[in-house]
Amino acid sequence: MIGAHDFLPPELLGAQRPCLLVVDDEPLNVQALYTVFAKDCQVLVATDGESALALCARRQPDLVLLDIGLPGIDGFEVCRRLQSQPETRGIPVIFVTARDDADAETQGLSCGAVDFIVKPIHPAIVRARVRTHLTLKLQGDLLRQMVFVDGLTGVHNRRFFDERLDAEWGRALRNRTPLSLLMVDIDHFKRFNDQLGHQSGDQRLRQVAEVLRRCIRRTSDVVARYGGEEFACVLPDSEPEAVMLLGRMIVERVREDSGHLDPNHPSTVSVGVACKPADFAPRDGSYQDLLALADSQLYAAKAGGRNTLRGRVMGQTESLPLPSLSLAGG
Ligand SMILES: Nc1nc2c(ncn2[C@@H]2O[C@H](COP(=O)(O)OP(=O)(O)OP(=O)(O)O)[C@@H](O)[C@H]2O)c(=O)[nH]1
Repeated sequence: MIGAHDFLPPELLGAQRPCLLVVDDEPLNVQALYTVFAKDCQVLVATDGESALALCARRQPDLVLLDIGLPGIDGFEVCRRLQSQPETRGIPVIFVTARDDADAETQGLSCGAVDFIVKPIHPAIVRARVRTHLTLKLQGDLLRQMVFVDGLTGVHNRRFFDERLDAEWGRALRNRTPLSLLMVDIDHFKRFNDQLGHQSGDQRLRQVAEVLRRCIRRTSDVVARYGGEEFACVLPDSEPEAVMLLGRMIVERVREDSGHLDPNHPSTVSVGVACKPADFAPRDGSYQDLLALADSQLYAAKAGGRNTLRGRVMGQTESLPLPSLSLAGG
């Protein structure tokens, strides 16, 4: 018997088996593909194009085996729509179809499919082709992980943050929506490291990252390690009052959680908040100005005694009011 590790290189396999989506309205075809892959992959099934799209958006399979003739929208259209959405664009599609003409194959490949298989299927050939494309997909995922994720804390890294801030700034100007930044810096971290050692310092960095991940949960938000003991968060579509509340919650939660984990050595953070208002004109500043404002607010929080936050809106001189503890859930 061939095991999952014989199907794909073990270094590409995470805790879960790769996920395949089979899209076909003919139960016998679904059964045939299910039998080929059930042992090595988690196999999802959709019998029409609309539910295939919904499943892809929700479950993000690693590969789609897609019939062309389907009830409702056809396979070509499904493939096109998958390609048009950023969150599903990276899912490879293989057409598995009874159409064996060059036109269909040309159309399928030009819609963005990575391969084209004609039914009736030959199990060993389908397995080999799926293995090739799953390997490429999982290698790509791993590479993205290495390029954009901070190895110590598991949140995004500075490179990812810079790219997303640039993109979100452009989007917020075009759509005339607010955009906010949070800079979060652990207080007296040098002292913590000196007293308890670098390994404890690393552990504390992971704990703070975890608090940020739990507090900042919208899919459009970005939590990143900006440098040493400093984190930065991009919050699209967020009003200043809500971001100040979030900042306050982070200050409280870090102190409480770190105190729980090590009552003798709780940590605190200082937070700088900067907001671009919805009606901000492009000529009035850049995302570098937003970053500089968040940084200056972080500096003000440090100067104000640490374990606190400061915030300002671009183009305004007065500071944002500090939200009360009860509102922040502390
Ligand atoms: N353990 C650990 N420490 C780090 C890491 N990156 C940076 N640091 C430490 O973080 C400390 C930052 O010190 P400072 O910049 O002086 O700031 P601070 O002591 O936190 O003081 P304030 O920010 O003013 O409250 C330094 O001792 C760095 O060595 C890391 O990846 N792991």
